[in-house]
Amino acid sequence: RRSWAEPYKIKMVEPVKMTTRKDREKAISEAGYNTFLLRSGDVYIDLLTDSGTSAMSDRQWAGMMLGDEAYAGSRNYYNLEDAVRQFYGYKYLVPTHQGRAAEHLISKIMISDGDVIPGNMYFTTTRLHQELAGGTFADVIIDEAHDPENEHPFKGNVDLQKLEDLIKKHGPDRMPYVSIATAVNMAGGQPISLENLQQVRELTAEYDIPIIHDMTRVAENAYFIKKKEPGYADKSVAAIVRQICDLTDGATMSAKKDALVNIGGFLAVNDREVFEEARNLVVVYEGLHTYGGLAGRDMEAMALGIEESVQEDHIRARIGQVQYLGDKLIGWGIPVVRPIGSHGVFLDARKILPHLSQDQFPAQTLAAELYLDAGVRAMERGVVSAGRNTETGEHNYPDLELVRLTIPRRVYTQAHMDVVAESVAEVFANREKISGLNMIYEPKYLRFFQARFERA
Ligand SMILES: CC1=C(O)/C(=C\N=C(/Cc2ccccc2)C(=O)O)C(COP(=O)(O)O)=CN1
Repeated sequence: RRSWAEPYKIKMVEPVKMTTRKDREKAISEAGYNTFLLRSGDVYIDLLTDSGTSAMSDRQWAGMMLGDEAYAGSRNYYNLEDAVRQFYGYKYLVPTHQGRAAEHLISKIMISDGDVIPGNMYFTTTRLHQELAGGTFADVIIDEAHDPENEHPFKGNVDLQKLEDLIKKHGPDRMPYVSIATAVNMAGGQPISLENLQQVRELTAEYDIPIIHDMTRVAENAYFIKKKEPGYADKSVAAIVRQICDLTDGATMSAKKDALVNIGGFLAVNDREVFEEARNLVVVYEGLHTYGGLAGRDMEAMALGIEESVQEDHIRARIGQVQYLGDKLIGWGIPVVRPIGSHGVFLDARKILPHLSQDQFPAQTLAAELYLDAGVRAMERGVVSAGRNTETGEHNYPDLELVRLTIPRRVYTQAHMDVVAESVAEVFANREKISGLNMIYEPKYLRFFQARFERA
């Protein structure tokens, strides 16, 4: 098998600083051992998130010069509407500044006090907006998704029995929609199969319950279907993306991921009434309905990013780079979530630091130690991210206590991946010496963004 390289060449570079261990000790303690509070200038390889951090193409940058900054009716809005209709098939578009804004609108419109919203594992902003609208999230993902070592190829699948039991327990009237995420982020970027999505569609259709699709990483999910689901090897990623979307009634999108922009998102629905209410609400919270908090140039870049996101060479290289890092760590016996997911490699902090209880924040600790070793920034995806139970006030203790090495699209080279792998291996070799953290500041909402810690 011959080697292959990225399907692009670099036209512009952004120099990054190599820091010293001493610099990093100072930086991480000033950041309260929270990688979100580090300055990017103190980070060498930034794997905090794939959100908004991807490199745009020359066509997208050219598109930025075509921004029609009219207040109303911008050309770029109509180009974006065309792209959403062509590639995703949804009828009506409401642009928003990013994904959580779309989650805010759809939750406000479709959720009433006491409703239950089933979904394939929680996502932090999605669940919060469901709760703020008076709803309660209910996890219906298959049990395998909560086991980091289980090699189920489609861990994003819905457990149809769990879903049906919930429908029977609460009744369809208390279920405004089922929330289906493609390439489930908190499970480790794990795809849902088309077969399972079709079964979810059949079940919900019996009770006339709509499906709202969190399509933030839909192209990556489509790639896994093409590679792993029988019968799709000869289908294009673009065709599989359409097939996924056509099984749902609407979608929230953070275009900052798959759609390759630094800011942008949208709500797209097929129901005229939901659209009219969203179009009305968007002017209250985001901006006029033809820009939704974005500049015209951002919408142009998003329309072009949507088109690029489903190109075979691009998505193969993108997933290939994540697999490359994952395979390297697996080869060195480092515990990671398997199968390797779509947008990053998830370190199993519970297995790497078994001597730390979740009350000592193992994932938070591991992310800080990784930064200290060589300036690689990762994200905590464990008990800190899981937040507190709204009833008991106790920590939610998730089975998955992970550190996410999230790979931005078209930014880093294979050499960067090698440096990251060696840094993880170095921390892993010294894991017994790692002690835990105490949380010394805890904000009310989405605490992981701003919480501060000190060494226990
Ligand atoms: C599946 C999915 C996402 O992954 C997503 C954002 N992800 C992010 C950004 C983030 C958000 C919250 C906590 C930590 C990091 C990621 O680092 O993974 C959003 C919100 O989109 P938004 O950030 O544009 O508002 C909706 N759905």
